[in-house]
Amino acid sequence: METHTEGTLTLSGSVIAIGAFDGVHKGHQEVIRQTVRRSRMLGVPSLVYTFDPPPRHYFSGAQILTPIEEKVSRIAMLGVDHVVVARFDESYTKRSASSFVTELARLHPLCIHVGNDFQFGQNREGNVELLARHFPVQIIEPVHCPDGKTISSTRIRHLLSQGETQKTLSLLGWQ
Ligand SMILES: Cc1cc2nc3c(=O)[nH]c(=O)nc-3n(C[C@H](O)[C@H](O)[C@H](O)COP(=O)(O)O)c2cc1C
Ligand SMILES: Nc1ncnc2c1ncn2[C@@H]1O[C@H](COP(=O)(O)OP(=O)(O)OP(=O)(O)O)[C@@H](O)[C@H]1O
Repeated sequence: METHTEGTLTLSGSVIAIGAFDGVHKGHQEVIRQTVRRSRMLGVPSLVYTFDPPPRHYFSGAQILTPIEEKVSRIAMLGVDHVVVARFDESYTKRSASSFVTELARLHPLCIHVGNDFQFGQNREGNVELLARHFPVQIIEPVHCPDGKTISSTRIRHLLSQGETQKTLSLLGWQ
């Protein structure tokens, strides 16, 4: 897998997943596996576009579940061809939604996989509707755990703070 910084890569076709992916938990794994599967079907490279640190850490100090090296190595294990790691700092957060769309356009995505609540750009001005005006977008159905709750990095951080190590490991799905 090749690792890139934001804005440095051009591709003539791709299938992309975008998100913080902190922990690369079972829900993230499903998103990324679907991305890899579709890219192989279409004969173009798969790409994960992620952020370091996770936006929720930058804005609210949330605990980081996987340092960037670990996150990139888990993404590589899922068979992804390219990862873009955007340095999430003050100047990055001030980028407009349209500047982000322009960067994605250089990757010529045949499909972008995101959750239905995906937002991007300064003050979260961009949403799935805007993204879908520019690119084909696939909305990912949420992956639940056996008790019916949606798996999320936030939930895993909460379980960790409660000392629920076994449950945490099972939602992360890497043991
Ligand atoms: C170019 C860019 C600028 C962003 N600026 C902000 C911002 O000003 N405020 C904010 O809360 N989130 C901002 N975000 C973060 C997004 O709201 C979101 O957390 C990120 O796209 C990751 O999606 P996910 O949380 O679904 O993984 C920005 C994202 C991008 C790509
Ligand atoms: N349980 C899940 N099932 C399917 N897709 C998911 C799941 N959790 C996250 N995703 C998707 O993975 C991508 C990255 O999500 P993100 O990094 O925001 O995860 P998260 O676990 O929801 O994080 P947080 O709790 O910090 O908001 C998004 O497109 C999101 O919709």
